[in-house]
Amino acid sequence: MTEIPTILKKIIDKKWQEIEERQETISIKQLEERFSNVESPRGFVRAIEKSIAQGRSAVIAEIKKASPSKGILRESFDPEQIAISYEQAGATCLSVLTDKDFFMGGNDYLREARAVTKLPVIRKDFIVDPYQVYESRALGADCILLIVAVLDDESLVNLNSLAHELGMDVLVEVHDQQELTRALPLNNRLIGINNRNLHTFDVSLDTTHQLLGSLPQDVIVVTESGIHTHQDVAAMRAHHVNSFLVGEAFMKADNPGEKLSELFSLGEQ
Ligand SMILES: O=P(O)(O)OC[C@@H](O)[C@@H](O)c1c[nH]c2ccccc12
Repeated sequence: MTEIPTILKKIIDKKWQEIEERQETISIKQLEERFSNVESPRGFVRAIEKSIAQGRSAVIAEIKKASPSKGILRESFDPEQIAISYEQAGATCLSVLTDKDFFMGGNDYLREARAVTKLPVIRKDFIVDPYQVYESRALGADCILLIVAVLDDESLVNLNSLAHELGMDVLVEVHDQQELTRALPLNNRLIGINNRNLHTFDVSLDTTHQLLGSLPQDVIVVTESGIHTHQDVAAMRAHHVNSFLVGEAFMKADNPGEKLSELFSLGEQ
């Protein structure tokens, strides 16, 4: 983890506080008791594999109201309506921001979005402690995000194993060669390459292109952030990157689902 007091550091400091507070309200044991009340995970990786096998782009369509770099992205924010419009436009999965303090997200948004579609959902948050993995499962998340930049090797391995034990998939996110080298020993099927540098917020799609050569054949690459145009999509597909995590471009559009159709032309499945 970085020593530099970037926004990322601020987010993580706040996250530890949040975890402490939540643990005082609901214990891990109580979270486990909730597992039986939520549907079993929907197979996030499986859905992506299926789309790719059909020769389609696998779009993980994101539901986020705001971001620290861009502020409020969408004033009229109805997670259920957005989720439905994404599903109709042919999204493969949903991504829901659950961080309150920096992204104006919430756990309820994940529950609501998941309840109105059949799509697998990734919980988008800053996961640093096992408590949050239990919480994710209790919420009904099908997949969690693990950001290599904020985890040491031991936590990365432990959180990854715990998520799998609880039946969820994991999207491990990297931004550079060094992080990728730490992610590969996990042997996960999915690796996310974030085109946004979480320390500076600079976005460059070259990040994905540069790291591609270091990935084994059997890994499915998800290119994350900064996808806005047909050309962006085409340039990725030309390099056999067929999985996309897109937020801002959809959130800023009047109709997020329509924007998805326009960028990816997937049609209703
Ligand atoms: O809105 P964009 O540029 O399309 O990016 C989506 C997604 O990649 C981004 O929200 C994201 C990627 N990794 C994260 C980690 C935490 C919070 C957010 C993210």
